[in-house]
Amino acid sequence: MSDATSKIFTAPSQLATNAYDYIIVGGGSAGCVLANKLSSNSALTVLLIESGSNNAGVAAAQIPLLFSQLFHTKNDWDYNTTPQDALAGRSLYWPRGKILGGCSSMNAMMVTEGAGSDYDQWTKEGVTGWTFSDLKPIFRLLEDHVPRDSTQTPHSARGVGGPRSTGYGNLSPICSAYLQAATKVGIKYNRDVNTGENPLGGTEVMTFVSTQGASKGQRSSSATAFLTEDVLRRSNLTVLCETSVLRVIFSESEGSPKASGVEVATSPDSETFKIQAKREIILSAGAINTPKLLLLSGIGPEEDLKKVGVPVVYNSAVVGKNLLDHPTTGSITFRAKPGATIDWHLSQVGGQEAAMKLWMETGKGVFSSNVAETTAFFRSTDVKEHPGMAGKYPIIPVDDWTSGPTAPDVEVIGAPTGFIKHGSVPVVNGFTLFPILLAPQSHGFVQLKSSDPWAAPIIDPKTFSHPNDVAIMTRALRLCLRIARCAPLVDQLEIVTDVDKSDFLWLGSRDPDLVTDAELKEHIVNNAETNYHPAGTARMGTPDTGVLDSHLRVYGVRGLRVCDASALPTLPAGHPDITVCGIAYLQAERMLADESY
Ligand SMILES: Cc1cc2nc3c(=O)[nH]c(=O)nc-3n(C[C@H](O)[C@H](O)[C@H](O)COP(=O)(O)OP(=O)(O)OC[C@H]3O[C@@H](n4cnc5c(N)ncnc54)[C@H](O)[C@@H]3O)c2cc1C
Repeated sequence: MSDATSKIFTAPSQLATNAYDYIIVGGGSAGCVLANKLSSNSALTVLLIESGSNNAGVAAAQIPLLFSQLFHTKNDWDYNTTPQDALAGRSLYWPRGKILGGCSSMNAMMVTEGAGSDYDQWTKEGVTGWTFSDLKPIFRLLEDHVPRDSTQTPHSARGVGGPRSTGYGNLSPICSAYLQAATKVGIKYNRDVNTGENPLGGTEVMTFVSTQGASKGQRSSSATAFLTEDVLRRSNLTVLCETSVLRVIFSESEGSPKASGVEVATSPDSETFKIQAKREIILSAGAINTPKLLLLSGIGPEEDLKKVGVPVVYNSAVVGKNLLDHPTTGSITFRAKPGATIDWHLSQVGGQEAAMKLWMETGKGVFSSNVAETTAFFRSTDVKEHPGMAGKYPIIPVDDWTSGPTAPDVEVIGAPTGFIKHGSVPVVNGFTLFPILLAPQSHGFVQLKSSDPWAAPIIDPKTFSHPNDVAIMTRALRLCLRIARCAPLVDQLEIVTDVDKSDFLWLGSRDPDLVTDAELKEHIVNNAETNYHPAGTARMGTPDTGVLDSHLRVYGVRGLRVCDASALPTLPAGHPDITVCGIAYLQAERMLADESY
């Protein structure tokens, strides 16, 4: 263990003091950024508390291809939703990172900023200071970009020298074939969807995978980027892992209640400790655990708090409401021709060993794959020319809920492997199309089940409960079936025709002209899952609509902020890691520049 990582403590009894200027709760995407930035001022003492373990040495958090091996392990909160009415009563598995780096240590490493209008629309809701022009320069500061080659965006248009590596990892030929096939149904190729101006089109996925230096081929998470050895050596920064914050403590004083400390413990049976915050507490525990902590601390809808016997500190009607997510319809799986996919290569004798050797020596090859190697962003309203059965199934009408004319409402990942039920179903030689809804109207909630801080909360996302969400994805599914029948992708697939509905190849086997809308909807009901982007549960807004003001301060109390995916009023049309990190970075800059901010 190096000097720096030995500074990561694993029990509150090991701490030298029990008072810090800032206490950050949760060392995930946002928490690691905040810890880095705030402790860059040596006059401030900062404590970062994380429930999970140190990320160092966790292979599945390091090797891109293996991210789903973290699911259902001790590094996963392993949440489940309530039975979903619109999905035949199925409960959905919701993985969440419980490890330094949080979800950025377990995610699929896709870098997508969404459309500029996704951020700009927040101003209409009374949220100021978070437009795309505020955040775009921060996104560039965060990244250290390495283009794949001269056909990719030049260095100058992206960020260079920032803490988080962005670049292009493994690209399987079958995924390139997918992007070419997508152009045949009108989805243009876009070499860089991360400019804010034009996020539409098919593209090789930019990833948070390092492509140079000693860490080449490895995941670049918020922990590896922001809690480097140099940062961990700072005497004013303390990182406490394997310790959970149970609630925020408020002091009785004049005016509104003041958040003065946190109660922590390492397990349900262990002793509890109180740690004092001299300035502020910042909750960065993620979109499920942040509202849970607010509720456990007495901030939330009065009626809900009373039901579970939590004394009310501030009656805030919106805490835990507005649970947003980007759901997927579930995979469309195809059988590929031998040799075309990652799982075929790994299934060959000696295949795994050879691939691992390549990855260790060069950082390249299939172990550097983030699975989601290519993707296509489009607007369902642009899909006008593909009715089913020569017009018998006309294009379903949909409402446009996007933030503006360049914002997509659908994304379809093309992956060179099977990815069924979160990667838990073994597939040999599978190719996956993975459709994701980016502008969902179905909103749910997070609520306490009991006042026990160790109990999982109630998570009810109401996935696909809004008919427009189903209509958009029914269109998207038919389009996916068409793409799969276009060259050159179709040449790499073995499309079967006679499989049973219970077979995972069934939907892919259906002819886009003959499959009925009812069958497409049935696929959604039986296969929809989360695409892992919960947000909005402690959203910024006005005192009526939000939990937080535009400075991320919790309404009704003092000394308490929230900075993580919960704070987003709506989800940008992409994958939220970079957005969350950008918000944390800018928030910390503002706090460092102005003490009264
Ligand atoms: C499987 C998966 C794939 C994804 N793929 C992508 C992708 O490819 N690209 C992308 O941009 N986004 C992706 N996401 C989403 C993205 O990673 C998250 O939106 C983002 O990381 C959320 O950041 P956060 O800071 O809000 O929360 P998190 O990163 O979840 O951090 C919260 C941290 O708080 C800790 N914590 C919680 N409760 C407590 C407590 N009581 N006390 C102490 N610590 C606590 C947690 O253990 C965790 O470390 C994915 C997510 C998952 C799960």
